[in-house]
Amino acid sequence: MSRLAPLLAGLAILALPLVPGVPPFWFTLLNYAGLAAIVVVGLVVLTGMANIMSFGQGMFVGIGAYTSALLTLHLGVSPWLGLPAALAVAGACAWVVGAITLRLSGHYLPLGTIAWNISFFYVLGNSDWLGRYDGLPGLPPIAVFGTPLLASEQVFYLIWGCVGLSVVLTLSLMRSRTGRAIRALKGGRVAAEAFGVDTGRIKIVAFVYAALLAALSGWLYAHVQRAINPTPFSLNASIEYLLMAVLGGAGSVWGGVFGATLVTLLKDQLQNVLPLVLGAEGNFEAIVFGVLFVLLLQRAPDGLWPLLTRRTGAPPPPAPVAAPPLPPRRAAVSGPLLEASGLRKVFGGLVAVDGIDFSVAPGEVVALIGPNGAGKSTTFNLVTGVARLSAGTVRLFGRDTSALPSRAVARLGVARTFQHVKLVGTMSVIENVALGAHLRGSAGAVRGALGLDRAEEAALFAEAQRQLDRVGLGALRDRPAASLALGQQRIVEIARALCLDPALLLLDEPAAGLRHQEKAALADLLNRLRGEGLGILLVEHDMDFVMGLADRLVVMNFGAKLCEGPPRVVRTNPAVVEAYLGSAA
Ligand SMILES: Nc1ncnc2c1ncn2[C@@H]1O[C@H](COP(=O)(O)OP(=O)(O)OP(=O)(O)O)[C@@H](O)[C@H]1O
Repeated sequence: MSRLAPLLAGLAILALPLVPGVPPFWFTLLNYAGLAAIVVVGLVVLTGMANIMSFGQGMFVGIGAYTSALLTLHLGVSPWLGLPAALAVAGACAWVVGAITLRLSGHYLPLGTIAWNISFFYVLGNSDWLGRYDGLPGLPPIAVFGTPLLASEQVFYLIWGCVGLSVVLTLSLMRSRTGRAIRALKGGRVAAEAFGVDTGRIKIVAFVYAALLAALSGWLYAHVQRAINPTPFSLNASIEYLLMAVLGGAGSVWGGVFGATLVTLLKDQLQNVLPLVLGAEGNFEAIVFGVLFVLLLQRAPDGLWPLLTRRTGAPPPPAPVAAPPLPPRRAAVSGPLLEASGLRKVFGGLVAVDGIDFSVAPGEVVALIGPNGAGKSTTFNLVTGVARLSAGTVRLFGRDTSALPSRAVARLGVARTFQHVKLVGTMSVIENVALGAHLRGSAGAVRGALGLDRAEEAALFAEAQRQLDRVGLGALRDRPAASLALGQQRIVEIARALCLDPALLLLDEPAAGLRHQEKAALADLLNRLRGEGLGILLVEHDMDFVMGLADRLVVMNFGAKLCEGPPRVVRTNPAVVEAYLGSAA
């Protein structure tokens, strides 16, 4: 399906009122679909992009609806003034709820959102000032140029205009620096933090954004229905929003709109048809949806939209454009880049790293080698702030960084790759690389959503392209990262690390999975980087690669340092030959 398809579908919907004889009920139904679509677009950001499963969107719809309802009823203000209030209250509540709940992980996070939604429902139902379960009737309609929008056909354009606005803002946000940081959460917290993303904060940004869209839908609902009660904001409604997102395709904004429309229309049709087929009244559509959901999860876990359009749903990366180079981050460093002294890490009863000392100077390649389980990757994690030290000190660029989190270490000019590649498979290669330049940009969510970040984005992507070309993978820029061979993914990680403009580069098994020529090209690149004054610390099992490249080797065994020295000395050390090289040969 072409990229024009969503546009054509949108135009078809907008042209509907011009078709004579369309029953008003169809507008009512499409209005409900549009109201749901706005919420689901936010849920796509939260669930599909940020990997945060929320069963609580109904609550934010309700907060938007009740805020505007109370203001318009009690203060007599226009619904248009109710809108900013609804957004402000929902945004503030989402910030507080998010700050508390997003600390939870695994199953506890969705359970937390369920708890919030249930509590909210009972607060609404038991509060006199909120009308208890009867709710608040008599809300004023939204008026445009003095004309109140009362009929379904009249609010149709307003609702679908808001759907369009939500889609445009969300696509723009997802393409931006903040959007990349949100989508990077899918690759795991550790990789995102390693490039300076404050993952705790970015999760809250995604949570608040989804809540704002939910509140917009709630505001529209309140003044279109002109009466509200707790039922449309219950846990059931939240589950239905999630069903719409998953059914349409939680990884795609258009999938969310499609899912919301499909479920709303299907639900209505099933409510008509099922009693005729089964000969009884009842909530049978819930059973049909349950079965459909299970089948879908088995057959099309990414939802129907990618199945229909053969697209991943991720926004395409921008086309290459010329942009001035980013200013360098690196200041000239004298003295050692890294000084590790007495590093120790204990996991329960296991001493993984036991009193290791070493250093890396500018323009030096130091290799950590040793048998499997010797503690090399753990040492990397200690140096980069991913793991907390049990004892010892890490000094980077002369500063004690032992207690710094990894995003602060990245900010100092330390970039790394991972033993187990941590790219976002659904993101294009160039977007993954551009994440490495996160700290070299400054645009936030608002600038991103409004598209006011284009010049900065062009510069970040030009830098990402430069680094991709440097490692020889420039031609693969638009491919989804997951479609690359593992060896190529490792090289993409190096390009991402170089995008940070580091002074110290840590490479965890960079040559694993590379062919002979690719290893030679990698060695050539690392030699050039050394020539530029970069310090490189690498963990590698390929001894030919290491011996030909490293200035100094640090050999580890059972967490402790076995010996240290230039390759020719280490190679002939009897203890090293016995513990590692002998068996590796
Ligand atoms: N998070 C953790 N919890 C418990 N034990 C851990 C953890 N991480 C590493 N270990 C243990 O610490 C020891 C050192 O592991 P590490 O991954 O650092 O070794 P390595 O030298 O990098 O090995 P390899 O070459 O196989 O990657 C191993 O025994 C490992 O099982």
